[in-house]
Amino acid sequence: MKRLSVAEIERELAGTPGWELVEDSIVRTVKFRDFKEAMAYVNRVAEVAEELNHHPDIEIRWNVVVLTQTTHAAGGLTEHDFHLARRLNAL
Ligand SMILES: C[C@H](O)[C@H](O)[C@H]1CNC2=NC(N)=NC(=O)C2=N1
Repeated sequence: MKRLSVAEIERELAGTPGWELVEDSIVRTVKFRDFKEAMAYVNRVAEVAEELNHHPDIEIRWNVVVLTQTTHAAGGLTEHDFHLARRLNAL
């Protein structure tokens, strides 16, 4: 899949609340009560990522989870990233 243009990224971002553009990725930070809840969320993220065969970079800092999404194969953002982000927003 081809990389999105800047205009396309702006349009996709507008329809994907909670995510911000950071260089060639979109990033979402989610905070939980504790580590156990953060890990439960990460496992649900993993299920969706496997289903779509598209995988975020996941950083876990005790009760904070940072998801960084880009398409490694394309070297930047594609439709796949925003599709995954919106599925994750529905969790
Ligand atoms: C073969 C398989 O489609 C690739 O390895 C997938 C798996 N998940 C992926 N996830 C992400 N974020 N980028 C990729 O390029 C990617 N490639």
